Amino acid sequence: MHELSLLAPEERIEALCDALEALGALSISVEDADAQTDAEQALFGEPGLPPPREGWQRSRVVALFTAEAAARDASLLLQAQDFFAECRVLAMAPVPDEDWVRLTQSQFAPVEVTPEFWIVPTWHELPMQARQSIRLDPGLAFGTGTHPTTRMCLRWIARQGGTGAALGRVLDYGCGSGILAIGAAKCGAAAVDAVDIDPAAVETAVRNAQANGVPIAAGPPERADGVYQTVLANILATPLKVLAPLLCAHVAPGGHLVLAGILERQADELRDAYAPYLALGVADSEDGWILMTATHPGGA
Ligand SMILES: C[S@@+](CC[C@H](N)C(=O)[O-])C[C@H]1O[C@@H](n2cnc3c(N)ncnc32)[C@H](O)[C@@H]1O
Repeated sequence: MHELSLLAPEERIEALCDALEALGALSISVEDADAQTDAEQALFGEPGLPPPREGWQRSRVVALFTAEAAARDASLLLQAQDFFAECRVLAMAPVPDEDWVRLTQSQFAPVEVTPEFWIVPTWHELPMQARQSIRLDPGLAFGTGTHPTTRMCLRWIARQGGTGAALGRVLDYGCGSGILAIGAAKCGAAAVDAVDIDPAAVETAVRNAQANGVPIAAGPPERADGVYQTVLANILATPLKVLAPLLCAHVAPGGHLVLAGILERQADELRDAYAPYLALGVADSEDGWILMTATHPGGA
């Protein structure tokens, strides 16, 4: 493998990436050329929404080619194009052969939810103190337990399950890998429905549930049916606001709504969006993310 690194202004990134793809690049990444310096620029966007910008004012574009000759040809061809005028070749270098599977695996260690409840990749031994665990391999679907939003939901599930207060029938709305659904099933849920708009996530959730030996019923969002004692949704603030009436309608009298994917500064807008249905409060926080929960006022 050979890597070609280029410097490009924001307005040239799209043309450059299109050209690199046409020239056979296996992968292309765009980074802030000023990362880790005083000139570094923050660029935030929510998944599902168009990116706020194509890239940074000074972007480093790195393309991977199968061989040195392909990288060199691409470099020469690009330099002959008009749009390349404000761009520059930074470097061309071989990429050392690595055991990528091992390297990827080494980045995923067991994750502690509570001292007794762990998420453990299948290639790892269970930690001695783990009395309860979710065995999970990182796949394409979100939800390996390494993100604070997932961990906060699992902590809530473990706490709720541990108090003897029944999780009851559970809905995991936006299940990703199925990690919350599996956690709920392991913490005593009576039955678990897991839904996601992404069919690949649904497939992954089914596989992960089987691997953990717990029954969950997974499918598209229309599969959510009736009311649940516990409704979990770790998505993001914008879709959570849109989903407010739908999610609240699924909460049984006396039941719980648990929302994650919300930044601290978004607490008020979420509270306002849910106020017509349920009163949300902040129940947990980690690394700038918050967990918001509400209890349905009905029931015993
Ligand atoms: C941040 S991931 C959470 C995954 C997992 N539940 C967890 O806690 O780690 C959000 C998931 O919600 C799904 N999603 C996003 N918008 C949705 C919607 N409107 N309805 C259902 N699922 C949605 C995404 O496909 C994604 O798998």
